Amino acid sequence: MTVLSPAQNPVPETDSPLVLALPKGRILKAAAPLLHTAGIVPGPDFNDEKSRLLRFETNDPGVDVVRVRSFDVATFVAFGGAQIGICGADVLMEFDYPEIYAPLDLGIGGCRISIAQPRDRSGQEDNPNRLSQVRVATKYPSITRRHFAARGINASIVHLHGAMELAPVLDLSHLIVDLVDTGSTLRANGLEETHTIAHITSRLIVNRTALKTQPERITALINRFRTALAPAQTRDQQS
Ligand SMILES: Nc1ncnc2c1ncn2[C@@H]1O[C@H](COP(=O)(O)OP(=O)(O)OP(=O)(O)O)[C@@H](O)[C@H]1O
Ligand SMILES: O=P(O)(O)OC[C@H]1O[C@H](OP(=O)(O)OP(=O)(O)O)[C@H](O)[C@@H]1O
Repeated sequence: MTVLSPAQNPVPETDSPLVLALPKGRILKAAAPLLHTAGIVPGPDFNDEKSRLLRFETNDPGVDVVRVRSFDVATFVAFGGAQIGICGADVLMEFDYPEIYAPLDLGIGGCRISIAQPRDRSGQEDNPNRLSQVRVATKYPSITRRHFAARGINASIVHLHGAMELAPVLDLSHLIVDLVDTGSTLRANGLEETHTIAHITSRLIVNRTALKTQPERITALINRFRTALAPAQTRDQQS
């Protein structure tokens, strides 16, 4: 199997609408007011849950939106299929695509990526903090490997796509690396957070090649988001 890298993909056309990749799920809900303030209004099908369409025109003939899985936003932008997107910093850290430039922190989707372990392990002999080799369940294999390798620990990864909190309870792993916000999912499943790897928010991201080939159009779109953010950031600074 050949896995293509973004650098092998053709340079995008310059006369077609820009494609903005939006993640399904919680970030899309949080981003909706921002999109509205930035003057991007997708067509009526966008909010129709029964619609099978994935690409939508907007009120701006120069911008279409596509709705993809949150993990795939970075890949669509890195390959240049979408020139701009909205994506969690967790996803950017995981893929670490050199083709992506992230000019704006949108201040939404706040959470942290953390290590957690069963609450009752801290005083035990199999306390994962004392092991030189740990098994870690996560949907972030690269972040996890990098984190432990930097500390001289060889982490074996159990790659899951959800319900990570079950893994230590059912003996798939010693630890998990996952997103934590309120901590209620950890608590409900008998786990405790032992280390924060990074604080996460969502970012506006752009394809670097597209920014070079279409600087006016892309910079104008980035500036619409920057302006849309300005009142919220001014409010935050005043409170
Ligand atoms: N509990 C949370 N609180 C705040 N932000 C979160 C939380 N969980 C995830 N996020 C942010 O939202 C992004 C998308 O998470 P979400 O749970 O909507 O999708 P997902 O379950 O990862 O995606 P998919 O359904 O495609 O697998 C994450 O990449 C992260 O940046
Ligand atoms: O600290 P909390 O506020 O409890 O939030 C953390 C939970 O949120 C995310 O899961 P999500 O709800 O997205 O479900 P999924 O990833 O398992 O689909 C994350 O994977 C945690 O399970």
